[in-house]
Amino acid sequence: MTYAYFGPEGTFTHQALLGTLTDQPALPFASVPQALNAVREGLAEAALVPIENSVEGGVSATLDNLSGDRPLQITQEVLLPVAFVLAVRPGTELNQVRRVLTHPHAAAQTRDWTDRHLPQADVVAGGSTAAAAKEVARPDSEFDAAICADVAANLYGLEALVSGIADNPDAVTRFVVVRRPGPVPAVTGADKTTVVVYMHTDRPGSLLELLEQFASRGVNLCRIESRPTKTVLGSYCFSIDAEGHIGEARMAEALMGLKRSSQRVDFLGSYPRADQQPPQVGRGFAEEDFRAAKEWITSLLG
Ligand SMILES: O=C(O)C(=O)Cc1ccccc1
Repeated sequence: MTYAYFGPEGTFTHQALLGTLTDQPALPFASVPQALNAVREGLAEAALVPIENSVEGGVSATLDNLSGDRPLQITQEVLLPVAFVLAVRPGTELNQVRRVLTHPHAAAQTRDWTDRHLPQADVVAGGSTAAAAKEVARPDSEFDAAICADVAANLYGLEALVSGIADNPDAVTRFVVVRRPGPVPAVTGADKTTVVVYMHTDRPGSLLELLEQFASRGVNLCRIESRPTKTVLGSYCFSIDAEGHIGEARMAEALMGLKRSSQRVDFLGSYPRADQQPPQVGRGFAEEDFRAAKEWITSLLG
């Protein structure tokens, strides 16, 4: 299996890939859309990209690119605890750091630390944390430091001047494996389903109606965020992760309800949860309950 990933070498995405999915060479891409397009165009069978982290929330570049007219399918998720270092060219001291380069999510997750310890510095958002390290390693770089993984600092010949600079030491990033649409992975009993829902906007209560589709089938949501549809100002869709698998009756019925009540639903996949945590299935929502209810209707019809 050839993987594309959000690179270059040394990104957190690369670490997540090597740690859990493959030890074979993989194809780095400088942006999330490029990694996803590599799968669409058949350069790679799968891509690994960040989708969410516990501090900053959703990764817009991923959420926005996954829905739309060139669909891809999520088949797996990977969780990675992230730790940041301030990486400099050897010999640079903290009081010499004026310009810092990093990925926007890394900047957001170290903001308290940089405000406190580098009040004189500008933190500039760039491509990825590893691309930032690579840039800082150039002797004539206009940047003095990168915020990246210690792996990236070592890889590009930088010195980790300060380690453990995350504002929240327990931060975790979630990555997804994305493939061209195909068979949905089997039900494991501890799965997640991701959809993007475009509601009818011409009536009050459409968001409530969306939520009711899940609530009335006992399906718990683990992420919901609105994203602009990029058509006109004020037009939004909802990107949703829900607990369960499209192969389970409660989820299938919730998705059918969404399909009936909304303008459009993009199914982005059902896949095993990385934490293997099974959902709490309330009374009346188990597979057996749906089967028994269906049999009852069939028997009434005679
Ligand atoms: O830039 C990287 O290294 C990435 O893989 C994206 C990212 C950035 C910050 C935290 C987790 C992932």
